[in-house]
Amino acid sequence: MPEPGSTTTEPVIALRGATATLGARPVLRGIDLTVRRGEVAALLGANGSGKSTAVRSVIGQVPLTGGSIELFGTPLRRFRSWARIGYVPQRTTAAGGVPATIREVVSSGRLSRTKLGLLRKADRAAVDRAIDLVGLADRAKDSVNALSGGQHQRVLIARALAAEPELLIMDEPMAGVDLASQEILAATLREQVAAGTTVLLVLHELGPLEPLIDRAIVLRDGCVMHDGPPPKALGQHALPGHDHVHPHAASEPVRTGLLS
Ligand SMILES: Nc1ncnc2c1ncn2[C@@H]1O[C@H](COP(=O)(O)OP(=O)(O)OP(=O)(O)O)[C@@H](O)[C@H]1O
Repeated sequence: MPEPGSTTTEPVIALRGATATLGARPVLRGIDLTVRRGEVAALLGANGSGKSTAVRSVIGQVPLTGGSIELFGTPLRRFRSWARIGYVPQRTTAAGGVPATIREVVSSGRLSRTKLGLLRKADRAAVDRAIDLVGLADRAKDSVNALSGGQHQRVLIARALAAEPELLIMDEPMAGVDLASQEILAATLREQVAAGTTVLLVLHELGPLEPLIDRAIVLRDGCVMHDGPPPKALGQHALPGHDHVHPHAASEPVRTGLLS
């Protein structure tokens, strides 16, 4: 949550000239990207344009070969406050073959906030709140092995929310999620954004999240080709198969997200 008196311009994520290579392939080729406190930024682009690699570099899973990353003003190599960040990876399941309940999986997301892994009353309340936010309160004791793909995704998002992160990074949170679940996730995100959470999302299309998004950053071949307000048409052009955007007309209203 924003500190009292903090400005909305404080960079939470700052990538400068970021380059990364996977195998022999240059995947990020000089990315500049700043996400400021309270912003909701969507990372768009065709398959293979480098979106997942960019967010994985932000959380330290992919090392940079050049350039720099700062999180909350601290160089990534010195950053230790991982409880401030909630990360929802791309297309994994919450189950992993392990018998666990929804509450147990979501509780694991709270451990970073605890001492010695002991969940106190406030921690249990945060876990319950996260489960409630994604609309699974009545299923909390159910095994995650019995959930649909969309429900898994909701559990993973609740797991990220349980730590009450200031920055939420989600890699295609709507992938494989039906429309009803998408609406629930959009409502969940709306609450987080209203509470001041900064959000970086990888998306293929804006869909139900469109009204929440302040900025769209479009990648192509590991480079930023658009960084600005998401024009309406971008929703279509972010669909698989579209790897280009049209410059938006000057007459288009600037979308400011939640408050517009
Ligand atoms: N482990 C790896 N080794 C080598 N190349 C990889 C590896 N992982 C990804 N790549 C390549 O890096 C490029 C960028 O991949 P990335 O997953 O970041 O793209 P993306 O924009 O997230 O794509 P998608 O929309 O399909 O999820 C792709 O060409 C991909 O084939």
